Amino acid sequence: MTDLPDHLDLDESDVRVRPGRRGSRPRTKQRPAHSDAVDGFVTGVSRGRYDVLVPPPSRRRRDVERALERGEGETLVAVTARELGRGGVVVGDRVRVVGDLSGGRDALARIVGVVDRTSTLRRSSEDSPGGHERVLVANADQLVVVTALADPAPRPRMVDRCLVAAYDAGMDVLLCLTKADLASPEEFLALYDPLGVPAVVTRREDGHVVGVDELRERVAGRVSVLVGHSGVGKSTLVNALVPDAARAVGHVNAVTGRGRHTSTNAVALALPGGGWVIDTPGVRSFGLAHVEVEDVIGAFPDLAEITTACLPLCTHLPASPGCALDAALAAAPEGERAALGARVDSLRRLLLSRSDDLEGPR
Ligand SMILES: Nc1nc2c(ncn2[C@@H]2O[C@H](COP(=O)(O)OP(=O)(O)OP(=O)(O)O)[C@@H](O)[C@H]2O)c(=O)[nH]1
Repeated sequence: MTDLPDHLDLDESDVRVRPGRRGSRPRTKQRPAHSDAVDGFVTGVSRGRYDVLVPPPSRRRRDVERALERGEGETLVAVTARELGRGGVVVGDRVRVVGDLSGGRDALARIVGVVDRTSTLRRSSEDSPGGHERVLVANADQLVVVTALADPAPRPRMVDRCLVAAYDAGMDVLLCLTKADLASPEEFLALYDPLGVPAVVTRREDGHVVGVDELRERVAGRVSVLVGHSGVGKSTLVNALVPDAARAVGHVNAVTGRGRHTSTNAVALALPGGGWVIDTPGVRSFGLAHVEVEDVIGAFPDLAEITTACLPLCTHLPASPGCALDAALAAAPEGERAALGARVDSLRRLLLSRSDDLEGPR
């Protein structure tokens, strides 16, 4: 009689997960149980079912990265192995899947592992400061904050909060100011100039949206999360960037978000030239109670350097006694004081938007 190796009897219930801040990586008692697992990219999550893009069979061993970056392959429906827990897999996650990979109507694949994340965009639950937080999107490298210059009026406070969330996640930020045909962008741009945040300005002209080309260049080949209030023109931009987005997500119209306004489920849409935009229909801002002061200051290396001279518990806010930022301002040469002052003010504005959350429910 031939002795079969034990590992052939293993399945995903044998996966051992080691959780951690930077995601979880599956540990199997004996790895060969999932030697047939293929790499995938999570594009959507709904009621415990995950849309997972897997490369075409010919590219599952080689060239996987390129296929997933370009959105090539087939989107499967998958569930997660029990050990991965609830909420353990989010849009943007790189996963390993096994099971029925045929993609047929009733086919169900199974996610057995999550690859270490390069970034996690998180939000605290807004009614429990300092409490529960959850990951919204994994592995994104850019947060595109979409805000209208008029109709609806811009909300710097919301933009500030998005910036803090992005810095916490280690993501780049891009401001996208829409509806410049209704109001000038100058004032708003000046507000963010000291922070060095890049901005793209779009406007409607003769029925077309001008400025989308620059946005397209800035999202090309990257994984960008789009966030913005209802009515700012986010859908218009997503439509321009991903012309067949509605088709790609089937019967649910992820572009307009119609019928899913109360949902905060993110949806990843492949850009025609490579890269992804992740639309976040119900996400308008971020609970920031989980964010550490250092994570915000870390995004401003010049100011971070100055704050090394502060007392250990310095909040760096305006009334903070002996804050080295104030000393640096007082000592700054006349010609540099205004620019440094603007930058310090901007940083303090961001720190304030975070400390608001620590004080109690809003
Ligand atoms: N004047 C002007 N109107 C615009 C511009 N971009 C979009 N709009 C209009 O603004 C309105 C809202 O645009 P949407 O793209 O639906 O905005 P949204 O942010 O996706 O809003 P929801 O669908 O409610 O989430 C629509 O009537 C658009 O035609 C622009 O650049 N200028």
